[in-house]
Amino acid sequence: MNETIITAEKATKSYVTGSVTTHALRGVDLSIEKGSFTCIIGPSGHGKSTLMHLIGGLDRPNSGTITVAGRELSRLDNSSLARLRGEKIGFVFQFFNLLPGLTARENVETAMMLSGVPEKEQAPRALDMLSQVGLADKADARPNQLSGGQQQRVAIARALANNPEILLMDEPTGNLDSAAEAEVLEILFKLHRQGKTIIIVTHNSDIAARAQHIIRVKDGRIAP
Ligand SMILES: Nc1ncnc2c1ncn2[C@@H]1O[C@H](COP(=O)(O)OP(=O)(O)OP(=O)(O)O)[C@@H](O)[C@H]1O
Repeated sequence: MNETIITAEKATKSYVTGSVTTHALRGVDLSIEKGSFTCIIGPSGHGKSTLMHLIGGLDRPNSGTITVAGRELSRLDNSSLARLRGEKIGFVFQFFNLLPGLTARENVETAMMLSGVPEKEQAPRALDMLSQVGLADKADARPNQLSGGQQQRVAIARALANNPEILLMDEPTGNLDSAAEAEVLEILFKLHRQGKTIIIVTHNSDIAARAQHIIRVKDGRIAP
């Protein structure tokens, strides 16, 4: 039997804005196998990003439980949760979120600083990560000197910096043209072959068609 790396049980999340309460997740149960390639799909505004934030420990549910790598997140205080995130999960977002004043290598190093990698190991490791995404020759370029696809590959290198088991991505190709998207996808499939657990929130049906598992979110619930 395959090992489960993430579970959600009866997870709910509501947002209160003024007098309006939005029930973004209304009771979600799921499990994701270690080493699997999963897409989370569904209509806009139905709770996909909220689900990603909960299973990534970026936000907490109002009720229910989330377990990541054997740790139930509600039992962790904020600093333990941040440590678990830093060790186990690499995040990639639609808009890259690179620091504009830093080079590609320095952007990758920022993730290592937070997790206490010794300073002299940071640069060689960042270069290794950049070469894994085919950007060894762009280590000294700043984000505005890189194409969108290259910027996203730097963001993937940064997400890999602490060798996480899980890569959690929100529309990682949503801002890319089809050639850049294909390059990023090849990297993600390579990482999957290397054993990473890949979870992608996407509207892109081509990506979903290539996933091993699909989680469909509708009206704050998992659709059958
Ligand atoms: N921080 C927030 N404060 C208030 N409401 C929020 C917040 N984040 C999300 N919502 C609401 O929760 C619901 C679910 O949003 P969510 O971002 O999870 O949807 P989504 O499926 O990821 O949408 P999209 O595909 O458009 O990104 C929406 O009605 C949204 O407006």
